[in-house]
Amino acid sequence: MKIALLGYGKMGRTIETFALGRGHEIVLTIDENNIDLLTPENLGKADVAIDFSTPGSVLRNIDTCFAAGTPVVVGTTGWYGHLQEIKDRCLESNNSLLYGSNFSIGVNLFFFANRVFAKMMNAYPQYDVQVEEIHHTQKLDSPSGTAITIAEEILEGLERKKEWVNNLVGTGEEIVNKPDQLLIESHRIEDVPGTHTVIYSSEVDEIELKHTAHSRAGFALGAVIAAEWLNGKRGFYSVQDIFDFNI
Ligand SMILES: NC(=O)C1=CN([C@@H]2O[C@H](COP(=O)(O)OP(=O)(O)OC[C@H]3O[C@@H](n4cnc5c(N)ncnc54)[C@H](OP(=O)(O)O)[C@@H]3O)[C@@H](O)[C@H]2O)C=CC1
Ligand SMILES: O=C(O)C1=N[C@H](C(=O)O)C[C@H](O)C1
Repeated sequence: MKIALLGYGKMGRTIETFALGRGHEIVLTIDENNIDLLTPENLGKADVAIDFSTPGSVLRNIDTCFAAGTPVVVGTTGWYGHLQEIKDRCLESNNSLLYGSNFSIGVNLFFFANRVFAKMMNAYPQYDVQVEEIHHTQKLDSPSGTAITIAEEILEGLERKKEWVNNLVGTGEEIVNKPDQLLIESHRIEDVPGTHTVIYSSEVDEIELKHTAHSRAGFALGAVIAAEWLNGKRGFYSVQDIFDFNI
């Protein structure tokens, strides 16, 4: 497969290594310094584009992929307020896009367990629940996209929580959440690739579901697998369409 990498930072470079290792070719790499190369004509040379760029650039990158008719895998987070609008445009123009807040198999297994747990916990009102995420200090968005997915799936399953709220710890602007609000606590610590925890606590005990990424390898391999899956398909997909964990 011929791949265009939109965003050539920590993730773009790791994805390149995995893509080459699986026999693919990188035909275009875009970062802030060569943005003039991001044209429909150049993108048309790729079978698929993979975007791990920034919340401020991802929408324009998606538009250019749509103009080129090039399927795009979007790993960038921090743009989900525009999800419905992008989905509509993708389907109207007969394009293809697959997005995911987290492409690692481990986190997708974690998502499944989180959905099951949230529903189970309707019967146990003595437990309160909280989400915690820890990432490196260069991260531009908070809460993390993964934490948003986790929180929204808890809201879908657990009737006593109505909306999520976020505290970026250390800003001095932390709020105290109401009982029907699901708190996502964000921490920024040097060099942490990504740790997510769901904590159910009662007066007598605590249950934690926790995923710790040891490196970016799982995200990068998952993104290449997603690009292989999307190649040749039309439509709007999420990473959860790739994994089938039904039990
Ligand atoms: N879904 C998932 O599994 C994962 C998602 N992510 C998400 O991926 C994104 C990237 O993360 P990461 O690689 O760590 O970030 P980096 O900051 O390391 O890399 C971002 C890259 O985007 C480039 N960039 C800036 N503006 C543009 C533009 N207009 N067009 C194309 N590229 C641009 C930067 O260029 P320059 O260096 O020149 O500034 C840089 O190369 C984040 O949103 C992060 O949350 C991260 C890990 C896993
Ligand atoms: O910015 C990161 O690094 C990561 N971002 C994603 C997110 O926002 O959830 C995924 C992963 O946790 C790493």
